[in-house]
Amino acid sequence: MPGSSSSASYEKAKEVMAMATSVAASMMLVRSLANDLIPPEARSLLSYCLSGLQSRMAWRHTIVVEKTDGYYTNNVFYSVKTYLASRMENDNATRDVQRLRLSSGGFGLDDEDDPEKLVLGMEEGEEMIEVYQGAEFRWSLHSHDLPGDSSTTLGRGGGRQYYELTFHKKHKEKAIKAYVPHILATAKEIRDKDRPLTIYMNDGSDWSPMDLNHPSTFDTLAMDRTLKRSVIDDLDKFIKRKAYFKKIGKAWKRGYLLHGPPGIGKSSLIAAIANHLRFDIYDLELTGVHSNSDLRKLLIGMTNQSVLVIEDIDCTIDLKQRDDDSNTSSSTTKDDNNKQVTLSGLLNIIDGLWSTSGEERIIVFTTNYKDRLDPALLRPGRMDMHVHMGYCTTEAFRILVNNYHSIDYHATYPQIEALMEEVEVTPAEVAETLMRSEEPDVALHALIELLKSKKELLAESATTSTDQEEDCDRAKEDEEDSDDAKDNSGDDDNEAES
Ligand SMILES: Nc1ncnc2c1ncn2[C@@H]1O[C@H](COP(=O)(O)OP(=O)(O)OP(=O)(O)O)[C@@H](O)[C@H]1O
Repeated sequence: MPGSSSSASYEKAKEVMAMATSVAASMMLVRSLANDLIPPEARSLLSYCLSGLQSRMAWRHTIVVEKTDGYYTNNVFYSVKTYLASRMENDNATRDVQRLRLSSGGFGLDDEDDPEKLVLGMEEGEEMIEVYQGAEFRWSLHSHDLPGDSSTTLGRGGGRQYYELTFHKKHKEKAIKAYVPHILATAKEIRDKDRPLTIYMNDGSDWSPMDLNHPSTFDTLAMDRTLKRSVIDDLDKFIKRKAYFKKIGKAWKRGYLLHGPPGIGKSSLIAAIANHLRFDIYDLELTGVHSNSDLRKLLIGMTNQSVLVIEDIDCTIDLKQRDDDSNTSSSTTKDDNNKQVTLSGLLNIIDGLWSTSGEERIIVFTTNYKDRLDPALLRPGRMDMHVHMGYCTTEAFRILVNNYHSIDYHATYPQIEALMEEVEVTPAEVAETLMRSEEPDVALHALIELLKSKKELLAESATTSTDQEEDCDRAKEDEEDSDDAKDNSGDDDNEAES
């Protein structure tokens, strides 16, 4: 009814007017009370503080990082989350933060990445301060509710989450050009460290990927301590020298030649290198590559930050083809492409196109027989480091026992170490024997038996070879006697002839 609705509006307006009048009256009362009760000095201090706060706020700049960007996930939000979580674990940054969140999940875009992993996070309303390059940056987490928004489920408690990064206006350039890139790079580094590595194997001219779950690390690798240190130092130095390689005009790659008998841990060292650098492995089986052009395609298809492995290089490629190749160097490109893969083809691609098309590449060749390799492979500058891995030393043996039985010493050590001085045993043989029992005592006695049997075999073969040498000497003597006899009879003949 129109009459009743206009009277209701009139009543409402009256109510609002009454409320406004009472608020104005209260404010006048508060002001006159403040004037009466607060001394003038305190009043001016208060007003100074309020104006200071106001001007300080004016100097503040804020960057907002929302969890979603329209309908899309905002990756930057997750990078910030990863970065702040790492700061909370490592730094004093959380000293003044009273409430933290603890949740499961990895650092990826999906919170459920790894349910085993515990991640610290910020609680809404808390503030974390970080000083970067002398500038203070304040982080806080908020959420705002957007009723009816389909993305509300993404936020905690039904809101859209966002981080606020606040800093002094004068640090704006530093924030955008240095601090934010630093956060993104650190978050990427953390994620890379967390992600499973991949091993690629060649299938025709393509790579097939598989998760690399090789547990070998430099800690578990049984190897001479000094040699191990020099390999680690060399890798670490290589990784830090991007600018250096650019300056000297060389491709940012490094070559290692691992040589030594089978079972001494060449594959374990490769896995340790990949785990140390967090690089993927490309395991190139050359017998499966049918032409130099397929090889080129495979090598160009590799990603940066990877290790190219060519095992048993002496067996998988016909090294002599290098000479044949140089003889037919005038052949056309078509001929080249159709030809079987050759060592020169491999070296040309590695030194040429492949070098310039990627960065942070490690190449590892392995061989059981270094002396069989083409000098082209051994030439300085091609394989930067030659790593000779020998039979198991007492030092390597102790590392293996520690790996498999978590002990540093056992009463059998003197006997085992004395035997190891006399016979050659590979780390693979030692590892296999140590795994036979979970009881260190049983496993170590099994190792003594293995070493003793090797010693007996050695003695037997020494006796056999002495016998053979004696037989050989005797046969030689007999031969010489019969030659002498023949010569004498010849003289007789010659004499007869003459
Ligand atoms: N130096 C080592 N440190 C730790 N474990 C080792 C070592 N050498 C061998 N092993 C153990 O022996 C197994 C075989 O070793 P690995 O495959 O690394 O030897 P390899 O030298 O690459 O042999 P091959 O030349 O036959 O490929 C490994 O899985 C590992 O368990």
